[in-house]
Amino acid sequence: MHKSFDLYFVSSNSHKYKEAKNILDSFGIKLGFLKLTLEEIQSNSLKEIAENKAKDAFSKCKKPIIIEDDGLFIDSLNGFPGPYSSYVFRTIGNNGILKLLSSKRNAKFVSLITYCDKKNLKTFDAKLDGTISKSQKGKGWGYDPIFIPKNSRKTFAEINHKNELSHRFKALKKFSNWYLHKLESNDR
Ligand SMILES: O=P(O)(O)OP(=O)(O)OP(=O)(O)OC[C@H]1O[C@@H](n2cnc3c(O)ncnc32)[C@H](O)[C@@H]1O
Repeated sequence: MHKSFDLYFVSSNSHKYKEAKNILDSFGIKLGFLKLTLEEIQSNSLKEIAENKAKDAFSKCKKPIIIEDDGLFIDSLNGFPGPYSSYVFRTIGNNGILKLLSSKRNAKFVSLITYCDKKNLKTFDAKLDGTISKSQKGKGWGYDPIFIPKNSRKTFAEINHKNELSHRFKALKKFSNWYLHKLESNDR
């Protein structure tokens, strides 16, 4: 029989789940996984996309859930691929991005975690500044081989402490502060 959880991560991307699970484990929160492709509206607002995804996830799962919506924003491309990061990764990929860039390589990773249950819809966001490398380095998923976090010389794919500093870690830390407080006040 499947183990049941108080909180589920709903996503089509198991890399995101694995990282979120490790991070939340470190805050004492157990996280289940529901692998689903969610409705993703087209919008320039990550918050609107995330909240829409969360409502869709809750209506399918009927249990408290979180979803995550991310974007890689490259300064010299006016924030591209931003809300279109998933589509751009699937189409032109990391090599396509590298071909678009010249000397200015500043970028940021943004993560939005949205929690949804019967009563609450709440979003927590965080960003991590960095730069885009000149070539792909290290073995990692998504944009990890080309994203160098601030104060590092290595890409996300080359470092082993990504989960202690990533955009995902920062957004999940905000979420867990709120969530643990909510659980405590429900117990009172
Ligand atoms: O089903 P969902 O949860 O929506 O999964 P997704 O892979 O479509 O997820 P997003 O839209 O949130 O992600 C946008 C893109 O950014 C990439 N991405 C997000 N976080 C990343 C990370 O920590 N490292 C590397 N790439 C990342 C990811 O591969 C996607 O192509």
